[in-house]
Amino acid sequence: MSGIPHVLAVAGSDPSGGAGVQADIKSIMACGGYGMAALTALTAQSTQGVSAVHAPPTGFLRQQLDTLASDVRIDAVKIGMLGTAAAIDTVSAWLDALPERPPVVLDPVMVATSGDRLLDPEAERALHGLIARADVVTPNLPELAALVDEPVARDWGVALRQVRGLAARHDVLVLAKGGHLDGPRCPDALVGPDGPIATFDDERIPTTSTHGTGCSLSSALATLYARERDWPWATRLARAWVRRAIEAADALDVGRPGGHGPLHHAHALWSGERPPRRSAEPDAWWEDIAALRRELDEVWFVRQLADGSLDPARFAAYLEQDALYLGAYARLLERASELAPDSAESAFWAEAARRCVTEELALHRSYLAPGGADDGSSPHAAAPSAETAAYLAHLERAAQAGDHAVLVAALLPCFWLYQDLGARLASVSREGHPYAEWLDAYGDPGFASATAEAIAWTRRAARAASDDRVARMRAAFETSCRHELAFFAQTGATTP
Ligand SMILES: Nc1ncnc2c1ncn2[C@@H]1O[C@H](COP(=O)(O)OP(=O)(O)O)[C@@H](O)[C@H]1O
Ligand SMILES: Cc1ncc(COP(=O)(O)OP(=O)(O)O)c(N)n1
Repeated sequence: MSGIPHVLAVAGSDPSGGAGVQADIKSIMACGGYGMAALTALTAQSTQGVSAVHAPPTGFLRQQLDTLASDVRIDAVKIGMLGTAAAIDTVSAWLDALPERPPVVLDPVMVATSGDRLLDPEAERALHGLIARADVVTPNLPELAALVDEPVARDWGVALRQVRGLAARHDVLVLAKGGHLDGPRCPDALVGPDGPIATFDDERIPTTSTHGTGCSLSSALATLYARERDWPWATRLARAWVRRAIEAADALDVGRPGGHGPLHHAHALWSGERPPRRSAEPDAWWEDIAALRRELDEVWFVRQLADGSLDPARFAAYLEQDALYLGAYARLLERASELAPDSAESAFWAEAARRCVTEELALHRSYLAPGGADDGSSPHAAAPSAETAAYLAHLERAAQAGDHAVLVAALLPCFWLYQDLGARLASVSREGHPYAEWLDAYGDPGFASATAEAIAWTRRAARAASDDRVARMRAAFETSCRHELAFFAQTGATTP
């Protein structure tokens, strides 16, 4: 493959260019794909509404699809307006006949923003057969309600329940879209049979230029999935791109007042930006653990540490475990230093190991045994908890494998999560706070710059690594993040 995915839109025509295949082709191109289109229907349509629909014979639709597939590789399919049950069945049969089915995003178009019907009411049942052949379905709230045969959801909780029912019924991913909710927020969620796998929550953009948002989002999603091969990531990128296209819509002046104008599909292209891409490792891993980071903020221990109400005995228990952890962590940093590919990086990990013992362990000592010996030993002889032992075992395994890139990825969360959390905790530090010295240490600019350097070395390792090794780095990073969460949660497992 050339790197430019071939994306086919199977959809109707909107001569005003805001929705339908016109929006699909613009979106596919803007998101870095080569756009193709097989027409299911012609509409007479403007920003004010739809005045007529003409559906060509389904035999002709099938001929378009077969002719194309016999020549061109298809990397993803976006399906939009189908109009009739016969067109739905035609597309289903064509998908079944393909030797290998490409990823399919189905936008089950039923009614336009203007309120005009774009699918025969009796065809709604036939849609279920096509949904079962799709990878992701993107109904808006009225479409979702029709598909689950319930009233239109007016709050997000009801929408999520409906979406999960649809996902479970057909074993597909369903993108719940909040565009039709009232209120200042515009949430979306990618939901599978077991519940949400990615959630998004942004402010609603105050505009009437929302004609074709669903078409544009689903085409962007198909294109970005064909490139990134990851549904949550493709959804994140597609949503971000659509939002900016809505924000930029006022630069266009299409249609008379009172209608719904189009999005500005070329907003980024015309300012010279490249199509949306997933950020490079390890930044992408960091974005992937956003939910875990939010969970960390909610851990009972962290909240009480921040507000100063934490029982000193519990803090001491945490410090004992942390001291044990840091003693071992310092040795693993030394191992990273030995494995580093050059002297500059080697010096960084060696210095990090030294600081771990002389500064961080010394701070523990000052809390646990004020005035005690400063000989680098662990300040307390507690036994490691199950959580501490599990975390260290994971790091030891990474070190023993002798793969420098995987080891530094496993070591990184201890820098990054602490620095990130520490920056927030430092902002609540004040004179008289019982844990001020602790909070200040993790908000220390020196620790922030060491964290930035650890990220940079890991980034360099990831750039040089094969896909397989990057996957192992990512797994090591994520596992360490889960251990970090368990480590914090252990002291707060039972609330007083
Ligand atoms: N006013 C708005 N501000 C921000 N995002 C919006 C707005 N309207 C729609 N969206 C987003 O556009 C996408 C399409 O949503 P929606 O309008 O519900 O679908 P449809 O166009 O199929 O009716 C979703 O990601 C939704 O969150
Ligand atoms: C030809 C055609 N296809 C689909 C739609 C509906 O577009 P959608 O993106 O769902 O956006 P709204 O128009 O509902 O905002 C259409 N109008 N025409």
